[in-house]
Amino acid sequence: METVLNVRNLNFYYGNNLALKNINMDIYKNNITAFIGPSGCGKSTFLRTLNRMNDFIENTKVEGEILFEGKNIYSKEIDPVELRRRIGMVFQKPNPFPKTIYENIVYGLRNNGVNKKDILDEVVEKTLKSVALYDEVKDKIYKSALELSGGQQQRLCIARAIAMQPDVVLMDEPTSALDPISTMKIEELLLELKKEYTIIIVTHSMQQAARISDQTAFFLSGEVIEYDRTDKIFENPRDKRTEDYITGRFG
Ligand SMILES: Nc1ncnc2c1ncn2[C@@H]1O[C@H](COP(=O)(O)OP(=O)(O)OP(=O)(O)O)[C@@H](O)[C@H]1O
Repeated sequence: METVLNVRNLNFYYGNNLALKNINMDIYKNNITAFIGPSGCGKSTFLRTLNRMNDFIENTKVEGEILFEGKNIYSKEIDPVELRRRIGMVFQKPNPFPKTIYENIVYGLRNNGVNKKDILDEVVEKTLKSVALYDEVKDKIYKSALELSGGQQQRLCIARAIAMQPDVVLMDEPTSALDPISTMKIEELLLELKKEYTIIIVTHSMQQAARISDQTAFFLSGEVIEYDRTDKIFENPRDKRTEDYITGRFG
């Protein structure tokens, strides 16, 4: 299977605190990869290292390498802004800008100097369709995004991420603030989107990881204990600690 990201001997520090310990992982193209593990084990920290969102946190340090298309994303020749266009992110709480639905979707494109109305119109329609939101909002795309429901807002945030035509979309517990029906819609959406994108998702729901992911990594205290095909992790884990976690014996 083709890989898009190759993590090699990654350590990550907050000040003197070693939060990620010697992570090695290959992320497969057009897969959904889930990160699971108890609170504070480093899942979000690791997710943020993959597109350098951690650059915004002071007093942190990265050791090791993360290769994207064979190039270390922490090397000087990499432009972190362009990197984040190619490796987009969706957060736990839907965070649309206080702007229209339309302007939310085209925000990144406008920042990149794309202002032609017909191009933007096309992107808006296409991305709303690909996140299965078009029929629900087509009559109000010039209204505020804040008028949408939480689940619709999160689909809009996914639309905003994919409007930039990324290769990879990172998602940090994207459904934890949503009701079960909105959660189901997002899960169905992710299964559609993985045909075009590589998706990495942090989730507290093991059921969610089991339902939608192809690969699962189990984290504990800043280490990856086990990383394998999702069916293998859930049906026949190698490590006792993985088994204890997925059977609900801790965490
Ligand atoms: N901005 C920060 N500054 C200092 N320490 C941090 C920061 N963010 C996280 N940490 C620490 O790093 C460790 C890993 O945190 P992280 O948020 O990555 O875990 P997590 O597995 O995503 O947890 P959760 O499931 O609760 O979101 C924790 O010990 C946490 O306290």
